[in-house]
Amino acid sequence: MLIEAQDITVAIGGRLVLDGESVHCKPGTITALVGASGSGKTTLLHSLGLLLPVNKGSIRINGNDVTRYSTTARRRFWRDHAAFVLQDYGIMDEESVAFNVTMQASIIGRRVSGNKEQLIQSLEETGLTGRENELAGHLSGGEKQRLALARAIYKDADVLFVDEPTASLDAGNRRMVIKLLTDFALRGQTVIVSTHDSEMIDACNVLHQVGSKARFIKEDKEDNYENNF
Ligand SMILES: Nc1ncnc2c1ncn2[C@@H]1O[C@H](COP(=O)(O)OP(=O)(O)OP(=O)(O)O)[C@@H](O)[C@H]1O
Repeated sequence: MLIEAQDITVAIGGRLVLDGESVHCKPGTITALVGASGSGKTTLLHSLGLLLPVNKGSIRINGNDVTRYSTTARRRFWRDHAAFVLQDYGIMDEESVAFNVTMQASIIGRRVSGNKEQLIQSLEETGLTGRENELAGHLSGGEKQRLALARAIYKDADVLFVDEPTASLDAGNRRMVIKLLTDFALRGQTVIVSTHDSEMIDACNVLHQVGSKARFIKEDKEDNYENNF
């Protein structure tokens, strides 16, 4: 799924937070939104995910202008195509790990509720096998992050929006999360992350510098970036 923002401007509480951002996020790639703290990475991520309205400019999904989508149409996009791993992870602490993985898909009724095979696979990929009956509230921060990703794997969404996926994770968890996101992209899914972690940035295909109109396309996994702005 191709997600494109063209020259978008977002003002919050009368303050200009994004000023003319343009970014193209392609299927099979990880796009990193990078920049200093407060530059607007999270705001841009939310705008691309249709969680936040833009004041000017346009957002296109597979070429269709969705900037003025109705609430119903946005809900349909979230339900049918998107997965979000945002900063609080959206985990229900009083429910089990398994419930948390399957709840979104079950509630929306997109997948057959209780798809055991997919649950087993998503737990395996995130290193949570055997933990399915534990209360999610008992998981550590890194484990909750992985649980949120397990939910995204279970949902098998076309596009994944992830806010600071590796922030405050230890080296082992960070590596696992980066691998999971790389696997999403390898499966042809569109992955968009906001990050300031150099290891995460290394694994991304496109870097978008929020606030500077700069965009870098990584030609390979070495240090060479083609400056493309
Ligand atoms: N709901 C809001 N109300 C008021 N100001 C907001 C709101 N959301 C974002 N902002 C402001 O917009 C600016 C950009 O915030 P944003 O969270 O997008 O930055 P960021 O680059 O993700 O920062 P960080 O790296 O610190 O997470 C900040 O100055 C922030 O205070």
